[in-house]
Amino acid sequence: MKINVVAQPAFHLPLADAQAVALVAGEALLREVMTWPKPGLVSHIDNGSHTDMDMGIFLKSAQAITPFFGMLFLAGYHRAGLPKLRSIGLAAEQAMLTATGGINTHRGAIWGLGLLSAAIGWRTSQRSSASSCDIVRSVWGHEIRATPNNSRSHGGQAKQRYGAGGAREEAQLGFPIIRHIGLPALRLGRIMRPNDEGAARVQCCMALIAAMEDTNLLHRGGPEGLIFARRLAGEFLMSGGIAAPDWKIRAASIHGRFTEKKLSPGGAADGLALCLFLDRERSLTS
Ligand SMILES: CC(C)(COP(=O)(O)OP(=O)(O)OC[C@H]1O[C@@H](n2cnc3c(N)ncnc32)[C@H](O)[C@@H]1O)[C@@H](O)C(=O)NCCC(=O)NCCS
Ligand SMILES: Nc1ncnc2c1ncn2[C@@H]1O[C@H](COP(=O)(O)OP(=O)(O)OP(=O)(O)O)[C@@H](O)[C@H]1O
Repeated sequence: MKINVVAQPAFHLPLADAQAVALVAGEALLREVMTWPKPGLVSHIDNGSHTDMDMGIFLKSAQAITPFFGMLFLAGYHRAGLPKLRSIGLAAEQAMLTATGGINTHRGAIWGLGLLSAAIGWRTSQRSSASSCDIVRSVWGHEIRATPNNSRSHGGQAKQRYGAGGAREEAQLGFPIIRHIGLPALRLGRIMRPNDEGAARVQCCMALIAAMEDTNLLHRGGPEGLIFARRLAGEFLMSGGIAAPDWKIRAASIHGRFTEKKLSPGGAADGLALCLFLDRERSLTS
């Protein structure tokens, strides 16, 4: 049988856009880990509260998962439902675990950056002007809400024990803390210290810690750990944040206090990467 190729519907693959989104997501992950001092978190300077990971592992992990953000963009472009996004997200998690020898470096980041990449794909094909955060809420929010809680994950256990919404709730609501707290803090930080992008990223990270119900903090330190972390980050911001002349000494001291207590605000670290991604999203597609 002869196929009339011209009569076949074209299957459009916007590969250049997918590549651009993947690169911006990958860069956001690199900038996040290259930020110091982030309380209790891994960076190029030290490993904070972590004994099982260092920056080298984060770099390997970021490299392994970056292509998946392009795939998620394409899935969103073709209006995939959550089950399809989930299968790509789980494949990305598997690539992360292979690259790190089984260590969870970027599960939360795959989730947040993955949904936002899919949303930018959806926006491109639908010629929508909505923000990627609103698209995640309106297109996949119901499906996210209907997904059963994972009682084996640390976040799932924090939800069961303390009722914390965690990464899933943040996504289903359209990332309110990222949009309304993290991103403005990053941009204010740039005004406070125009020549110090690293300082602006610390300001953003502290604002996220002060505002979030971070399930990593709940898992490692219980409600006391979460309250302690939010208080210290809040005090840092209330006494001038990075505008204060001694901001770096104070942030490093907070980093030390988190490390002594083995607290790690992984949700805020992921949130910083999401803010860095959203900060550049308008340069991608609209
Ligand atoms: C929803 C996810 C993050 C699992 O969440 P859960 O709370 O059950 O597990 P876990 O403790 O392993 O991971 C939570 C991650 O979220 C981050 N986090 C913690 N608290 C918060 C918060 N308040 N807000 C945002 N992120 C947070 C942490 O860094 C942590 O890494 C996700 O891994 C998942 O379900 N993946 C399945 C694949 C999928 O559906 N993908 C879809 C598109 S990529
Ligand atoms: N720079 C960073 N330093 C530490 N954690 C980070 C960083 N960036 C992101 N994270 C997030 O923190 C999570 C890892 O934190 P943690 O090791 O506490 O989680 P866990 O694997 O659930 O638990 P545990 O190691 O306590 O058994 C990762 O899922 C990742 O999303």
